[in-house]
Amino acid sequence: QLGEQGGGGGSVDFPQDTSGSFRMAPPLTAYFLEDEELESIIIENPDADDYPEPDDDPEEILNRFPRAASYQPQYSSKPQQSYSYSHQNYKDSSSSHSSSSYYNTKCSGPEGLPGCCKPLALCGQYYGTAVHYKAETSNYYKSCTYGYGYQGVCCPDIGYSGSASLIINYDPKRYGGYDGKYVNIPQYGIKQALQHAIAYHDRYYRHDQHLGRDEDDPSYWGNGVVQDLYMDEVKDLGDLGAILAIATKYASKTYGYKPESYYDGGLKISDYGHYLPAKYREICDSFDLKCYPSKYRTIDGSCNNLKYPTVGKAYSGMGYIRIPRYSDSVYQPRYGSDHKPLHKVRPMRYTALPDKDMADKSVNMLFVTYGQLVAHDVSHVPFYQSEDGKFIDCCDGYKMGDQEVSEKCYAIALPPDDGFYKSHRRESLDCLNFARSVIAPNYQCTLGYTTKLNRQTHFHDCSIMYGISHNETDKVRLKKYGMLKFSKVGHQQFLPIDKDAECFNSSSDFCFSSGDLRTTLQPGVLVGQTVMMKLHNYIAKKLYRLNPHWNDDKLFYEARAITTAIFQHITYTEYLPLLLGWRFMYDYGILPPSKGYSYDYDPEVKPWTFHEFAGAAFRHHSSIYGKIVLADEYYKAEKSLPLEEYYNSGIILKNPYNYEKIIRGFMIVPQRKIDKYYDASVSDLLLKNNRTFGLDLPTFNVKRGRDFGIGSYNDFRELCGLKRAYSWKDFYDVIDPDIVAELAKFYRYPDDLDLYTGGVVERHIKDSYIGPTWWCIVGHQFQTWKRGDRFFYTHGGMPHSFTEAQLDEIRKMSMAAVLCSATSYLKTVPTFAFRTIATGNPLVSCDDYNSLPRLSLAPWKDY
Ligand code: HEM
Ligand SMILES: [Ca+2]
Repeated sequence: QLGEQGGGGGSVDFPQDTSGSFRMAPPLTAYFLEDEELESIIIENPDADDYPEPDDDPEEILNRFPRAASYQPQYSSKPQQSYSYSHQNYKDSSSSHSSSSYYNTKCSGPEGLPGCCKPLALCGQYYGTAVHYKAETSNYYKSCTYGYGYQGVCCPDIGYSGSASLIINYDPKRYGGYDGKYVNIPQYGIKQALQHAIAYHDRYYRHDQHLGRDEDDPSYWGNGVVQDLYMDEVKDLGDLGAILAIATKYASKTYGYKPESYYDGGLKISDYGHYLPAKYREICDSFDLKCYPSKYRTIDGSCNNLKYPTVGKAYSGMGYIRIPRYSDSVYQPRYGSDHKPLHKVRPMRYTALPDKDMADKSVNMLFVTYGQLVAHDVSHVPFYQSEDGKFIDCCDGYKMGDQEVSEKCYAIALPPDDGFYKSHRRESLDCLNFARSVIAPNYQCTLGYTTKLNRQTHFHDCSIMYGISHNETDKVRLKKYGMLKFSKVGHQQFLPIDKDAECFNSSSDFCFSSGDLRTTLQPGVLVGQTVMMKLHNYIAKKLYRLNPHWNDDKLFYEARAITTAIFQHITYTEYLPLLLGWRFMYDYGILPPSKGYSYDYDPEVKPWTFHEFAGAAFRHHSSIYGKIVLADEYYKAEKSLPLEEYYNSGIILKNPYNYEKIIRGFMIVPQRKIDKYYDASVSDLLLKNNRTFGLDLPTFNVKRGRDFGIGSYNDFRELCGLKRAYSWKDFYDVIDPDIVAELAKFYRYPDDLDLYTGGVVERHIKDSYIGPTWWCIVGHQFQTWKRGDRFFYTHGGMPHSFTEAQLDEIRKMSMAAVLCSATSYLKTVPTFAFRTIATGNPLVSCDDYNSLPRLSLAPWKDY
């Protein structure tokens, strides 16, 4: 039993309250919210007018702070906010101990691991992980002293600077009948294939299905609501992708060309470009990028890998871990092993993957939300829309069992007895709209199986904050002091208020924008994006004070590099050790070194996002809890709001104090277990807002996996070291028999089981929150991004590498430290912000710079 009592009271020294504006939090009596408590908090649908705060009219706020244009930063020597610690004082003291020797006292850690003495907060990769998260772990800490006699813990040195083998070693010749032989197609054959493709595409692919249907009808708005945009870049790329797909099909029928051979590089189209209309030819030509040496990442992610400069770029195709399983080898959704369409998803979702919550008490909703931000940073796959930029209507004229009404469609059939939609007076509803994802020309513009377009930069580079093109970056930058734009809501600095931003809930004009189009998808993302922007500005301001002679560009790009490094550091030393377990990360060289550099950059590793990751293994939607809990400064829950009312809206921040309240709420609400149970807010009520029902995300996930053509669960079991299953019983090794029995009702063959469906029901790996197959794919993906991202923060020996002193400062940051730096009213945080509060995870004061260090920028001073 993870005791009722815990709290940091005993182990943390709370500083005395001096400002008078805040009382310090007393020791906690409970450190996470039990289910009953959660349910008992009044669920209020807040009427914003109830809030006593002065700025309650958005119109007024908009007028007063138009896009932050009137803002003038003040750099007085006084701390900016009277209730917060003086950064000036800290800067002085920290620069004196910024040398790496500060944490250099050697000690012998638990399990006989050698280590160095550090504050607990800097040892998340070890003490923050599941192994040590028990109430009694406080006794487990080996205390020691560091610096000028401060008490710390012996933090084992488990980082890794060498290079281990990749988790998945895939040899296509062993699978899928691919023999690696090329088939030569004569010149006129290519001409024929392309001409056929262009004609076919004009006739069928561009068929416009938008018939102006009722926007409130789920058979129309469907998944399209998620992204009400279809910029020209996507349209032309998507058309070219489709044309190349059709040409590939033609060439394989006529000349025996093997679409699979694209895995080793394919038939280059740019050599035959004169058969293509000019605009497509130009796209292919633009793939021959010229790269220039630079200290910083490019904004659009190009030229990260100098040998394959388009890999990982925004608007480029993703990679496949394994050759895809399109039913036609090129682009049609996966079929069953009997070459017939797979079973309908919605009936299975409703019985095999029902809504029911199970708490996973040691990690919290901040952990879940952080995962979503990482997901957004590395993937955003647009769906096809109609020529006039509206959702295509895949349900119009759709009959169960019939062909899709358009090649862009992959409609979701509703069974006649659907437990949810039929009970909501939608008897006639038999179809949910679902459009296919946009095909990208692959990174070499060749024939071959299709890859799907990712409009984000594939790297973990904070592109959701900075945008993916110079145009977008210009929009988010303040163009002063290297800072990003912000607006003021009450005393808070939030993201720019932007009426034109992607807020789909038209009743809400309280809308924010950032470098990503999904900023307001749900309040967690909005708050997370705000934290990121504020951290950037915190860094930029400090840099400016240190180097006032730097111009805005220099300040911006340096602050961007530092901020990105901090988030990579948090992902690899706090988030992933929890998600995956540190031991396995260590074995595969995914844990970055805790001192010095890593030297495992490998230009042969293509650092792209994999379809299998974005389309299945990282869709941790089962971990979502469907209430947004607001917690006061004592971490006491005040109220809880239904998530389904807050999609695509920024209204929750109309009361500016909700910013900290949401963050605190996230930290006390446990994540839901990643299993077959979902919260109704994402299964039947996704994007509901003021309608009476919503959409079904788990069903989207299964459909999306088939749309991506990703291999089946069985394929990845095999690649991940489990045995390929030949009978349903063979799944018992990692899936409970009763679940296997349920799944067997819906799939004709074990081989057909979707990667999403199989992965989500696996028993979890020890010390991890996911099962072995997803573990392997997620691990492989993050390994790829460490090994293959030339700008990964710990990589040494390159012209852009941080100095060792700079790296040591970046390593002082933790999620808890970021939260303290990016909020105004957060007085205390749990040491490990992704875990619920416990004796082993005490609250620390944001003012306590020894227990919760923050980076000093002294090593960036330009003398
Ligand atoms: C309330 C929270 C969330 C909502 C409402 C949400 C909603 C969605 C939606 C609507 C999609 C597009 C589905 C499709 O048609 O393919 C999506 C995709 C995705 N989600 Fe979530 N999600 C949430 C949380 C998360 C979390 C916690 C994670 C991971 C830890 C995650 C990972 C992903 C990934 C990897 C994709 C694919 C992105 C792409 O390739 O475009 N999501 N999500
Ligand atoms: Ca990115």
